[in-house]
Amino acid sequence: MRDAVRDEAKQFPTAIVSGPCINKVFSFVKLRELYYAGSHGMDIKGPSKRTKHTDPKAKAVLFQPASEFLPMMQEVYKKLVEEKKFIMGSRVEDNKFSLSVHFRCVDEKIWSSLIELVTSVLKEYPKLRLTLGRKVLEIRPSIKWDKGKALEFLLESRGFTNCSNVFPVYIGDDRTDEDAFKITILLGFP
Ligand SMILES: O=P(O)(O)OC[C@H]1O[C@H](O[C@H]2O[C@H](CO)[C@@H](O)[C@H](O)[C@H]2O)[C@H](O)[C@@H](O)[C@@H]1O
Repeated sequence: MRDAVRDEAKQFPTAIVSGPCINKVFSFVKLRELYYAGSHGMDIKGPSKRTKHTDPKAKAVLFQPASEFLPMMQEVYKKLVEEKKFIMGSRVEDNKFSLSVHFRCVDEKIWSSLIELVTSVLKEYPKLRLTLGRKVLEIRPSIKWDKGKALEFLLESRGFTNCSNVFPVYIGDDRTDEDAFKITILLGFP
C-alpha cells in the first residue's frame, strides 16, 4: 500500500487530511513526499522530501491556523484525562489542535454522564467547541477552519485554484470530510 501511494504521489501532489494529528498519521504512513493536514486540517505540513517530481520553486508548506490555542488544548487535555478516570472505558486522545474523547467502550447507560462531564470542563473554555463523531466527542478551537479550508489552502499553495486542467480527487468517509467535498464544488470542480 505504501509503495502504491508513493508511486501515485510521484505523479500527483497528494495530501492526507485527517482527524488525528500529523505525528500519529505519519507514524503509520511514513511517506515524506506527501502533504499532511492533521488535527482536522489545523496542522498543515509538507512535503519534507524533495523528489525530481517536486516543484523546486515551491516553498515548504507549513500552516497552523490555531497555533495560539495550543496551551489551552494542553490544559484541557490534562483536565479531561483527570476527569475520565471516573468514566470506565473512556479514552482521551491528544490530537494537538483537537482532542478526542472516545466512548466506544463506555457502557451506554453512562454516555450522558460522560457528555455532562466534558461539557462541564468546556464551560470554562468558550473559545472551544464540541462536536460529535463516531462514538467520539471532538473538542477543537472555534475558528472558521475545517478540512475544506485545509484543502482550499493546499490547492492555493500549489497554484491550482484557477486552473482548468486540474482535477482534485478527495476521498473520505467521515462527516467532517463533507466540508472538503463542498470546497471542490465551490471551487468549480464537479
Ligand atoms: O477525520 P478522520 O481522519 O477520518 O478521523 C476520524 C476519527 O478517527 C479516529 O477515530 C476513529 O477510530 C476510533 C478507533 O481508534 C473509533 O473509535 C472512532 O469511532 C473512529 O471515528 C480518531 O481517533 C479520531 O480522533 C478522528 O476524529
